[in-house]
Amino acid sequence: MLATASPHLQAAAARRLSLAVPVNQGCSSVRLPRRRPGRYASVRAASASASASASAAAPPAKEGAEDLGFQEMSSGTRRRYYMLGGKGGVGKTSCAASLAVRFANNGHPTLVVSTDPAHSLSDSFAQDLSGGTLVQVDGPDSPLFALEINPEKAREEFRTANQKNGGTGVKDFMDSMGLGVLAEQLGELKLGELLDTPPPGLDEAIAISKVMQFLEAQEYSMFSRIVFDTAPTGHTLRLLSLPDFLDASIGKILKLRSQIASATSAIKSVFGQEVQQQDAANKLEQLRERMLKVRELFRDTESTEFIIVTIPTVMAISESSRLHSSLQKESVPVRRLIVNQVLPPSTSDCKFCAIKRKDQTRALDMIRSDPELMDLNIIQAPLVDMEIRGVPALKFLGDIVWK
Ligand SMILES: Nc1ncnc2c1ncn2[C@@H]1O[C@H](COP(=O)(O)OP(=O)(O)OP(=O)(O)O)[C@@H](O)[C@H]1O
Repeated sequence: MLATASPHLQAAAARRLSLAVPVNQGCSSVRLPRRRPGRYASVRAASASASASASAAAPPAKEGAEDLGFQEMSSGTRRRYYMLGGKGGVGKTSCAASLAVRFANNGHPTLVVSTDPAHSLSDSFAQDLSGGTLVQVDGPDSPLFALEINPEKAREEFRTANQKNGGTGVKDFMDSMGLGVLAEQLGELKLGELLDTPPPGLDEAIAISKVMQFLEAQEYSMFSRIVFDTAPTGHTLRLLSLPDFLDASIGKILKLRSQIASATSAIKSVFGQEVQQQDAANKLEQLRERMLKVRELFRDTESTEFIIVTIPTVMAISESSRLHSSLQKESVPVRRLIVNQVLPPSTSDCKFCAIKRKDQTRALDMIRSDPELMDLNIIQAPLVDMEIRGVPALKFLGDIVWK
């Protein structure tokens, strides 16, 4: 049976809808400077005033709270990873891209990576960054590169490896050698199926392991800050448990593979047949090793931090609370919570903004009393009056958010 709202709730909703009026043009807002190449001075001035108004609404700093300003994020040249995640559409990409620009403008060669299968880094930087390779972003003072991992392509690599390892060719061959039982065991691992219809989180796991592959190369050792724009919450949670799952599956495959190899080696030498499994096994072994590195990376308090991005609505905050609880269970370090799209202070709210503000105030109070979120360092980011696209706009946002 469908759940129906109580008459009391329905009446309240109707009352609120009747109050929902369009935004009055006279309302104050944080105005994003219109894009004028070379006019960074005006961007700076606007940034300073926005910054002042945003901080006016910020909750007072807790006594004895750690200083978690941008200085702390930026100090030192040892490589650090920042992973930004949260509910869909709250502004993860905008915050991740603005942080990357801020790092690059503060002397850090930076890499920003999207592991969200629905990429929006290209849209955010207003530059084509697709293609699965590192692309330099034009504008910042130090090198800033972006990488949008193509999950389909990355998965295809592993699927090919798996087919070679456990596909029908090998099964037929082993059947003919009387080793069908082992072949069936390989089939039971269902890695092929896993790669054909991947569970949410797998693409992201493969994407992150792909980044680790890039970072192993000497030519990419220059990056001192790596910012991940991750997929929405559900994917992130499943991603956290995937390395263990894949480690176990791949471990089994590799063990069976070595059993098969020793059982068939005598026969192979008689018939001169070669099963091309080594390459596949190497790929799986590499994937397994990288997964383990990904798992370590997520939990390394020295080099990694997961930053939750949310907006001041009950739904988003409830989801952030659950996300933080899960991240804690998995020992993933979290210290900051960004509350994005907060209405800037105003003395002349229209009816719509006044209602919205009340809602937001209630949601912000909810954060302060939520046991999961109350101890995090809360950073408020104001709602600006237009879409944040391109490096100047991201610099503007970054200067307000990352102080
Ligand atoms: N503080 C802000 N003020 C105004 N607009 C914003 C702000 N933050 C984000 N936006 C806008 O909200 C939209 C969604 O932002 P963004 O793509 O960063 O979210 P996301 O969480 O990465 O989304 P997805 O989950 O779909 O990847 C964009 O149009 C962006 O310009």
